[in-house]
Amino acid sequence: MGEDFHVHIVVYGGQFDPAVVGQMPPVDRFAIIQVVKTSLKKKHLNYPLSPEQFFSNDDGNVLRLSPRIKLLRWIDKAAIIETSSTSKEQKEAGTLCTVAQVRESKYLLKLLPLWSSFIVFGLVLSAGNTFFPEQGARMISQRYLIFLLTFEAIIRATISYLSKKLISKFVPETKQRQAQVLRTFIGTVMSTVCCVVAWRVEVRRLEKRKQSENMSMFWLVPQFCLLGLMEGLALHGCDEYSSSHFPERMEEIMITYNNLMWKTGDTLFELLSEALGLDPNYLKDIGCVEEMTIGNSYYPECPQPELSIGIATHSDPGFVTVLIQDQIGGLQVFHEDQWFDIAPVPGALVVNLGYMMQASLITNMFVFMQLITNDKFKSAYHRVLSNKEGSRISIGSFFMNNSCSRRYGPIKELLSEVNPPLYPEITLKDIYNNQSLKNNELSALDKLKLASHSG
Ligand SMILES: O=C(O)CCC(=O)C(=O)O
Ligand SMILES: [Fe+2]
Repeated sequence: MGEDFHVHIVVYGGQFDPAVVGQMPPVDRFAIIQVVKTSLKKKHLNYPLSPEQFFSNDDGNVLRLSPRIKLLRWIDKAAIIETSSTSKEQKEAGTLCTVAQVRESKYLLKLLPLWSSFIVFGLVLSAGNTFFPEQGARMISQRYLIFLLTFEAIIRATISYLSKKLISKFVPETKQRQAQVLRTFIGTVMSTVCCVVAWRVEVRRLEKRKQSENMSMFWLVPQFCLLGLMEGLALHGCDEYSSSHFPERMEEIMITYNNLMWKTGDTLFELLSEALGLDPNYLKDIGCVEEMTIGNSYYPECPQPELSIGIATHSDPGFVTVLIQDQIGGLQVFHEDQWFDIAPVPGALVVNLGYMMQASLITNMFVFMQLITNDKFKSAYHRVLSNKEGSRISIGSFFMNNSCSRRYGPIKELLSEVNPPLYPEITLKDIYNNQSLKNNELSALDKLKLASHSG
């Protein structure tokens, strides 16, 4: 096992069995009410130090109450087992929720602000397509309505094109997602303004009608302008957001896949610990399996692959990446000055040891596998080539630890007189301040090596 890991990447045969989906407990969508009620009742409790004080913690000693949002932390208290009675009694009395229920509820609550703004946006959008033209048809010079609709379509297309272009041209790549979210947000705010303007115009139209007067259709220009603006800014973002958060049929499979990846991570880190001659729980205990992010990559078919790249040479953030890829191929690993294809094997997962960092929207996250194993495990440089055979999809599960102040250095048990530490102890913050690591330079880890070993 140890030997395999020196070859940078191993193929780990773990079948993803769709039948498992059927065995998963169904997600209780109404648990959120119970969870909020219970956590309000338990607001006075102190936050426990040990994961065992949480009910039905699905993974023993590792507590998974993500998403970790400070504002929602009080909700975690719904799963605290009180000492006054048994957990069974508390469950029956409806004063105890499971960790899984709390986690689900937090994910839903996190979406609420966006959902509510999408509802306003959706309503204004449908009113804009149905009610606004109806309004125009009841006003003077309604024959010009077609021009107003064309005007709105031009604004929508122009704003959509310009805002996308401006973001891709002037916003640094690492901030582009944030800029897209901001653009969508401004669009949803516009929809509220549009709603107010349309309401005022309609009130005025009805008042005039009472006095048997009619209004000119040109009163509708502001609301059509706003409609075009809000659609141009937010339609794309809302679509993208919805497709990544809402599809029901994908919900179950994603949860199952997520759970399978946690289990794979547990097994993997046990095996890696054993391969290092350590206690099977060693790597788990130092926080290697505390956080996992799933990232999907889509590589469109490219007519001239030799002129483009899929993903440039890099090494992954975090400790380990578990990757599932389709049958198209294109992933390559750098080993002994050569690029090797990692050919897709049906039903197999690719396990990649990480050590670098990557900019992400929320934070920069990275901890070193190579560093903590004192070079026993080498992280792998890899890239993905474009291809003209067809589009390719891969799903990566990145195991990492986001704690900024936690110190990581070579594992003491691996050190001896003949195997002295090659790296200093560092924190995430130190890594963040190191420019070459930030740039993901090929020799970046060498620069960290202690003076006696460099050069
Ligand atoms: O798509 C792949 O096969 C690899 C993706 C990858 O390297 C990454 O997301 O870090
Ligand atoms: Fe990667």
